[in-house]
Amino acid sequence: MKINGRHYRTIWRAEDGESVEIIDQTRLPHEFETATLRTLEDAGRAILTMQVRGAPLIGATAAYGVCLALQEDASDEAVDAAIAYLAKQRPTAVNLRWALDQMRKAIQNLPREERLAAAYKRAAEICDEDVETCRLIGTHGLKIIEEIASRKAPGEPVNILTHCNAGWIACVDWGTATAPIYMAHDKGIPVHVWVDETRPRNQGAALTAFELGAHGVPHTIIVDNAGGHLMQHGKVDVCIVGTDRVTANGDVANKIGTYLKALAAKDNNVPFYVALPHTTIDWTLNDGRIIPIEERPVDEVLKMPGRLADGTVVTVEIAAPGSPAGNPAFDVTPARLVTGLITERGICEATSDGLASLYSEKK
Ligand SMILES: CSC[C@@H](O)[C@@H](O)C(=O)COP(=O)(O)O
Repeated sequence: MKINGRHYRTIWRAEDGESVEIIDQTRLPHEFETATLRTLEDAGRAILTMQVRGAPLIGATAAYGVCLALQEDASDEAVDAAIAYLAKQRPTAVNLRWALDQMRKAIQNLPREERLAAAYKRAAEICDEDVETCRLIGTHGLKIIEEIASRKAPGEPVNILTHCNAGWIACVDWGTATAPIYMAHDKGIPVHVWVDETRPRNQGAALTAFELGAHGVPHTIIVDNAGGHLMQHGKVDVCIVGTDRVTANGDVANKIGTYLKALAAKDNNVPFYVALPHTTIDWTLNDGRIIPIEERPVDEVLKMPGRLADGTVVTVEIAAPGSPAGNPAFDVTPARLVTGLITERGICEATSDGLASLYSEKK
């Protein structure tokens, strides 16, 4: 997608052919900066500190992290250690495990001297595949928006609520939940997005609003607790969110607070869709309650970064001094609250049969 007229992906191999460039998401929305990853540890730190975040992008970064590790040492032992190190950086997004499995398969039977080139090739393919997958999610999800638009008066916008950031900066390009929105907007369908701020890290206010704004999509940032009220008053036509892991029975792990939005949507007959690539499906689990939920540092709850009037970016304390805090980063929305899953192969019910209808090879 474009920033100031220039097309960017969120991650790419640097011109030196060795290091990897990312958009540093910890600097957004106040500064648009790229950062260079030169070592395995750089890649691990970028994932842990959320310089890169969002399930597909975590996977893509881990893939390049394996390449960076191979530059140092292409032995079996080093590959195993690098994969184990990267896998533990964030536990909920299953795309991380998927990408590392792909990298292992791409190099494990090769002689050491061929591994680095094969790894860079597979990492680049993972990125390209993610772009195409998200584009296809967009084409399928677009039909939902078009159908709602067809029931509206001319010029009246389709109001979409989203949570967290499942946009292009959470993927390699396009995004999952945002891809149908960008396509609808580009087609001239009036859309308006309610952007949940998404405490504690404010991915909605900082990232989703940033990228929608950069693309000219009308949007409004709301506090996390406003969604239910807006739904009660008929101001939300559809919810579309992303996900970090969908179990084989259709349960959905996503950013903390997603579950409450799904409950409010159910109570108000607002359709609640989840957009995802196949890399987010965990075929090994049949119950969302056993998905590992990341606990993040409590400082994310107790402090907040922001920009002062003079442009300086600072972090301030916002809580009663000395009070303890908790920070579960994800929750699980049971499949029964999900209207449908929007995938690169089409839209299906959030059930085992629904997923099997699209991915029969996984049966
Ligand atoms: C297309 S990304 C989907 C999810 O990864 C996204 O909704 C989300 O919850 C991201 O969480 P984050 O903790 O910011 O990595």
